[in-house]
Amino acid sequence: NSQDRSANLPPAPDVIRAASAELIVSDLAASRAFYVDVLRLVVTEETDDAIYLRSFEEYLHHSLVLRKGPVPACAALSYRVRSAAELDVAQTYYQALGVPVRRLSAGTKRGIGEIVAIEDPLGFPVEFFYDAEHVERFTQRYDVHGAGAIARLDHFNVVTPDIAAARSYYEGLDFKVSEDIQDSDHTVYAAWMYRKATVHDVALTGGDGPRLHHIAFSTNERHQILHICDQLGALRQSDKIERGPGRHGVSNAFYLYLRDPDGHRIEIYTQDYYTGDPDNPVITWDVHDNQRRDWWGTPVVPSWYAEASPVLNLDGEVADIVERVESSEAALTIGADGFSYTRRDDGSKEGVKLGEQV
Ligand SMILES: O=C1C=CC(S(=O)(=O)O)=CC1(O)O
Ligand SMILES: [Fe+2]
Repeated sequence: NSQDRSANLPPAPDVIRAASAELIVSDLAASRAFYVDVLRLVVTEETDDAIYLRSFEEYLHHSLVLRKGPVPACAALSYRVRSAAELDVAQTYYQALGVPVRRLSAGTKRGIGEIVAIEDPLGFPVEFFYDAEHVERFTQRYDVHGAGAIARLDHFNVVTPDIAAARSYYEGLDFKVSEDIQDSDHTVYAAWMYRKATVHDVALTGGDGPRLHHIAFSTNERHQILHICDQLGALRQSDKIERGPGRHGVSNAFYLYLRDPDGHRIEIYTQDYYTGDPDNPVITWDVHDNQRRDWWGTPVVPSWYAEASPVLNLDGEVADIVERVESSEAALTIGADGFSYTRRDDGSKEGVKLGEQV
């Protein structure tokens, strides 16, 4: 089991937070129009083939790299570790795990120091870094924020076939579970895990993977999310809105899911909760509870379950997909009236609210 396995492993790196991501995009100008003109992320630096963006509270060089390439995909999910010394720990740990590991010298990625780049046991391209160029923190630059100000990168959501194995891997990195979704047979459909004291740095979504489900940025207030919706309406780009706005059951966050010009999913998210005490209670949701993914019972659109971005390996090739063996949440709850409930045992017609069409 994971205790036995971890007993024979060297120490794991001390991860502080999900810090940045790199997405391959087919049209840099179109992506720039979405992430800069609409979402108002700050351009730290840009070259002919890449744009380095940051959210307003970020003082490290970037929160997101958009890199021009032929196949839209996720090229890296980057975690910051607590010190430069943790890079040696990471290199030793992942070499012991027997996965591909590369040590990249400082400056290989603009604004970032040395990087330990791996293909993690779930098949994702993950980077660990500490040193990074400090740039102006725009926390109080209200002169440039705009009404939809995005404060920080909050989490990665990854699609992976075996949630129990993924949970065990992340527990090996001392991530804790805040919430999960199970059925009465204890099949796990999704789990949320954290290092920073919020609901998650990484969400594990059961499905064929490795694929990136989304990257989430947080705002400080709900009205900023509503402004982004109104702004997209005014730009006649409401088709960028895939799901929401709404209130999550899991995490309690107010949410909006957008699809960028290449179909990469971006969540804008606010008001989850503090998880920093050692005895933070885990919340387990029933996969048939119709308020688990939307607290108001609004249906989850099928594309939200079905679609996700491919990921690249360390050689820049698209990673092979492994099919999920256990049952699919979408198959259980989409269009399956009567299999979901709003009130579990009150004898009323157990089912979803009137008008559910999916
Ligand atoms: O960040 C998240 C928090 C909650 C949810 S859910 O749809 O409420 O399960 C999805 C999510 O993983 O994007
Ligand atoms: Fe999310």
